[in-house]
Amino acid sequence: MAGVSKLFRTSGKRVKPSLDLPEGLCGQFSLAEMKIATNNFNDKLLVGEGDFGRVYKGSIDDCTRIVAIKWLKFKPGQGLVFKDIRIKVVLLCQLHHPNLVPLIEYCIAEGENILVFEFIVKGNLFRRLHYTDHDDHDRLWWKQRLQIRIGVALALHYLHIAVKQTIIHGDVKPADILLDENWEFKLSDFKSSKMAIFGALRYLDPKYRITCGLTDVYYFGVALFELLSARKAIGIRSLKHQWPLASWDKKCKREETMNKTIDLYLMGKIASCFNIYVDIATSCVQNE
Ligand SMILES: Nc1ncnc2c1ncn2[C@@H]1O[C@H](COP(=O)(O)OP(=O)(O)OP(=O)(O)O)[C@@H](O)[C@H]1O
Repeated sequence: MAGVSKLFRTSGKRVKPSLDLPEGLCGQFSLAEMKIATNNFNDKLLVGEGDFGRVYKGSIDDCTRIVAIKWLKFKPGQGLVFKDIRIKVVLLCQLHHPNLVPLIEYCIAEGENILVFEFIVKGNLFRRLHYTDHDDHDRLWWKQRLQIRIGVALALHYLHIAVKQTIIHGDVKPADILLDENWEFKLSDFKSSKMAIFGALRYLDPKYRITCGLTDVYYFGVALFELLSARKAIGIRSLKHQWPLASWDKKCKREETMNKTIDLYLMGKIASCFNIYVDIATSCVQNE
């Protein structure tokens, strides 16, 4: 397991905010503090890497708090502008929902953009579904999968409806679904509208190209199928036989062979809600 670096606020003084945010909305770390927290962005503390940067495990507040430090790195063409990161920080720090990973502070300094989130200890759902060994202890029971499904739906409902500005998460996929020590799930950081189009293409709603609108609903449906089948969204057989998981499951549904698609570990263990689950997942990936 990656070690944790320590961050001590020696002066006790807060850094002058570089974003023009409403008073008291969100605090800011200096780059020096971030370097201490991550032992100078040490690879040993690297937790994961996405299209938009790297996530490190660090420690703040005299080593009393472990955090996930997301060091944003943008490739040419991804075009993050200052306004984007400001919008993102403003939105993130106003979100309060048990199924969303909370932003703690940010750091924008010397050309670097860093977001500091609560650290979610049990890792992401993608890893849990596809890379666990065959130890039953690590497997997700059906009830846990139902809870995850409900949690994702509640988090999306909150983002879509319950906050002032509707927020499209833009990348609802198992790698963004994190599990905490109580097996509760939290949806990680959304992509801002500018970033959303760079979300994982295999989860991208085909309608997007036509309507230029992203729908989290389609992503949610694909994630539900992945949760049910423990198969990756794109088949892992030869290229010739690859097809999107959602279409494949739609085909199975049509042919009433859905039970052949489920994770072998769940065989004989699904006590309730199977039909409703499949109906919801299928509705989410409808073309109309
Ligand atoms: N708050 C967190 N706590 C613990 N681990 C996290 C946290 N946030 C992210 N991670 C881990 O870091 C990995 C990389 O996260 P990140 O959000 O940068 O990329 P991604 O969503 O996996 O990929 P992409 O951004 O390309 O869609 C995640 O898969 C997750 O395992």
